[in-house]
Amino acid sequence: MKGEFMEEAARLALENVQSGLGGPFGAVVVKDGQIIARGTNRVTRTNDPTAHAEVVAIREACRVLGTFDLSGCEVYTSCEPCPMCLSAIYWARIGKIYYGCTAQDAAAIGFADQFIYDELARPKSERRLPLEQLERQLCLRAFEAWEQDTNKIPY
Ligand SMILES: Nc1nc2[nH]cnc2c(=O)[nH]1
Repeated sequence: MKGEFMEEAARLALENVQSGLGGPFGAVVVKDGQIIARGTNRVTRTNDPTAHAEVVAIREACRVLGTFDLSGCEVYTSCEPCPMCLSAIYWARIGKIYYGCTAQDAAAIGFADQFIYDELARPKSERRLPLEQLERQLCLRAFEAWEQDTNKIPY
């Protein structure tokens, strides 16, 4: 089973390159031993830098199941998730990740996956991307409103 799910992720990745639709990445979301969603990288095709294979598969799984909570699901991805996809997987509450290539393999063909992991491991002040805090009190108003909202849907 596991091997077959990874074979499908790898097949999607290769097909995506051969069809010229995007980067060499494919992913599937599995629930109860069945593939419920597939994703391939669509960054260049859709002008969406967040359209990584894993994010595309998560969006599709959420659409199919009608929920933002993918507890009980697993993801099989042809390459170790980048930090954005890893975060999306955490946010979706997916329980396990199976991956094929590593972030270093992706770096070797020009993708920034490992660079971003390295950035995040540095103190904020030493990162390539500057972060500057502004207007905390002003922005906290929305958080206070959220805390008091009795109709909110927590996630
Ligand atoms: N895992 C993964 N890494 C990437 N790096 C650039 N695009 C992707 C993608 O779609 N998936």
